[in-house]
Amino acid sequence: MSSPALEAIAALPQPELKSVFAADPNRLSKFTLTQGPLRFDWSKTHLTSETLDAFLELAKDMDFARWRDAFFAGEPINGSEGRAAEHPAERGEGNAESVSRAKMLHARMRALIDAIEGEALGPIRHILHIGIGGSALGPDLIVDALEGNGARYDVAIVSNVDGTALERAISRFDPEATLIAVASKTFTTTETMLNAASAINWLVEAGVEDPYGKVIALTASPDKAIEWGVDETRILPFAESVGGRYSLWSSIGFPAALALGWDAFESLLEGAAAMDRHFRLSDPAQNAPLIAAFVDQYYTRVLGCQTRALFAYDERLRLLPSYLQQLEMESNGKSVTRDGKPVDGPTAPITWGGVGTDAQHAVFQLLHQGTILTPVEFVASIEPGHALDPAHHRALLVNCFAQGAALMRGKENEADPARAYPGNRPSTTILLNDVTPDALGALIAFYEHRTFANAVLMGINPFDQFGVELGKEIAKSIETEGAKGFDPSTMALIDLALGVV
Ligand SMILES: O=P(O)(O)OC[C@H]1O[C@](O)(CO)[C@@H](O)[C@@H]1O
Repeated sequence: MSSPALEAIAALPQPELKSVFAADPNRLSKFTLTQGPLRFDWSKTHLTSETLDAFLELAKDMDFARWRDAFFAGEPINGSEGRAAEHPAERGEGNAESVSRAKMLHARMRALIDAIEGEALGPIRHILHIGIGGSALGPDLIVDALEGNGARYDVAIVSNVDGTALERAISRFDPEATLIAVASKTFTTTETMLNAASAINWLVEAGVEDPYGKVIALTASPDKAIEWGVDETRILPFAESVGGRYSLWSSIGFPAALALGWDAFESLLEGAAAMDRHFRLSDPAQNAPLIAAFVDQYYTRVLGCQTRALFAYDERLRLLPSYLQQLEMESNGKSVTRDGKPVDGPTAPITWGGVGTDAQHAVFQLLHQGTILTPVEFVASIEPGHALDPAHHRALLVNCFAQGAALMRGKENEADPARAYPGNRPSTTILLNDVTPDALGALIAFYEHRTFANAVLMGINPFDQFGVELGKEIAKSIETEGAKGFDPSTMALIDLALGVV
């Protein structure tokens, strides 16, 4: 850490979490914030009034307000790729022209959904959504979280190029009643195109009359989809300025809009739009994504924590950790600033996590007694996602709150150090009223803006992802040229295994 602002923050007194509430009777109200259906509680972190003020200064120094305005105005803030980052426009917020284009594309999506519901493509019961990364993780999260409210179709989201994934999905589907949604911003991603081709073969082999007639393309490259064989009327385009990992609000969200219904999809967008307005308009000291980014910066850049853990104490949000892994690590796992200079300290930590209470019986040992300090985030809902005995939800929430308290408090045991808990371990709690479409929209938009705020505070571009390209290039060269020219280890692996398949 060589930034003078961060060094100044590091020099501020660091409180012992055990005594923070005794030291400041107003701490809870100072470090909690309710925004729509979400309540954020940072009071069990090391944030103090002094560090908050210092971070507010850092935000000024890093021109946070100007970058935020440029982002919402649709300026090309993704400098390395020369384009804007316009996912808020999908929710109706931002540059007027982009908003009206997004609305027009949403209307097109809605019309196709109405046609499918009216059986224009025959009777459909199953949706096979094929995509990877941002073209899969978002829709998967939304459908999985909200399908309990009454999904009208059986949805399978297939991403892995490993044929086992596709085989498992299609084995439970009737080919005559399956709609295939091929989701790819570029419409060139190897995994997706191979899975899509195999899905078509499956329809052909099953004797489905017009296999391509069952395909919908969700893409920012409609020409490529046409070339591949999808009829123009079944292509749902979205704007190039919507990044892959930010695209669930666009036509990439099609399986969610179809399975959950248009009203639910719209309410997801509205929840996100409310968070957009909060992020854009509220004072920095009361701005949830920005404060969360301060906490992230404190642990990663000031204290050097290399990971952050997120536990969803709600089965409906079980896919949230893997969704956030892409959002946070693909956005902010960078080593250079916007100007291509080496960064002056660590950037994104490793995001990991799981669900409570399962994780308590697997990884919480390290969180309580291990040597690596890990800031923890709990996400829970006041309302349960089921109609079983309320004792289930009570036990879930009791455990969630107990873990936060235990991490903070710790417990001494002079007689037996193996049974002592150091405490002073930070956690944030995000409490939702319920896992409804609008609350989920607000939650995801909160994470997007927090990721952006972190990037601004570090001076990096969160909207490119060149780090994923080299592996793809090398895979292509192995496909075309085999083992030639590689190191002995890689050549031996290629010879041994690829000679067989
Ligand atoms: O939607 P596409 O173009 O198939 O890309 C899928 C994913 O691949 C990546 O480009 C990474 O390889 C992600 O950023 C993206 O979400």
